[in-house]
Amino acid sequence: MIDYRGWRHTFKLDPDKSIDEEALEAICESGTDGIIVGGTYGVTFDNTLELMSRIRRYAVPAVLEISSLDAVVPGFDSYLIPLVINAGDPEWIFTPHVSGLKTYGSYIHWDDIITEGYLIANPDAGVAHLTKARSIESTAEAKAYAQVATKICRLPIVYVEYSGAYGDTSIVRACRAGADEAHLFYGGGIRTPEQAAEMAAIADTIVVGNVIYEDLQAALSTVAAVKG
Ligand SMILES: CC(C)=CCC/C(C)=C/CC/C(C)=C/CC/C(C)=C/CC/C(C)=C/CC/C(C)=C/CC/C(C)=C/COP(=O)(O)OP(=O)(O)O
Ligand SMILES: O=P(O)(O)OC[C@@H](O)CO
Ligand SMILES: [Mg+2]
Repeated sequence: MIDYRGWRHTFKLDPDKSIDEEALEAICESGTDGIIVGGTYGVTFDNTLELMSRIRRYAVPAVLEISSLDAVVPGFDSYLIPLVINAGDPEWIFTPHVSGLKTYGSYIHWDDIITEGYLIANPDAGVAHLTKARSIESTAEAKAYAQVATKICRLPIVYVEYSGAYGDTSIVRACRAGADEAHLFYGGGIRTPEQAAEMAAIADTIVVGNVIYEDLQAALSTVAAVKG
């Protein structure tokens, strides 16, 4: 298993989006700690395999965040399995996981599996619509959700997901408090070194996604802000 606990910065690459070779090299050689491959929609076996094969030319660790059972591709260093702790649609809580275990049960190397307690905090994100995520009404509620993940479900990671929007630092701080010793990922809307540094001061690991496809130089500038 990769040791994500030492990760401070990651890039998330979406198999459903195109990235040219030069940009991919810049991302993989940027000094980031790891690449997460994942997305909410349009993730297929073929586009995931293609992206993984291209990332594999570089030494950077690569993990697959599984969002579709049709796109489980062998060859990643580890597999992140999200459990959406504020899913409003019960079908998203365990149904895909049961299907996954029925389909892949005997092929699973459990040492390569990392579970994430996913707290979806941006109601406008695609994943919020998909899972009918319950809105987070207060910092006390955010902290309680993080505690559900870590103290009740004993998950090793809390992932505060603001995908597409920069988060509310008071909510992220409340999750930090609730997560206690568990590892805290923050992702969403990071576009500047200042934002990267601000969220990295609260979370253990920050995740930078969409800006890669909109402003590559801005994306790259987030690495030094966290690791420089
Ligand atoms: C042969 C081999 C390699 C075997 C491996 C075995 C293995 C690992 C098997 C898996 C077993 C298993 C338990 C599988 C469960 C799979 C599954 C489908 C779980 C459901 C996960 C889930 C709740 C998904 C919902 C969506 C979600 C949380 C996605 C996370 C990623 C995310 C939010 C990305 C951001 O998306 P993006 O597209 O960037 O969004 P924006 O539009 O906002 O930018
Ligand atoms: O794409 P952005 O908004 O940077 O969010 C990163 C990541 O948390 C998405 O799952
Ligand atoms: Mg995205």
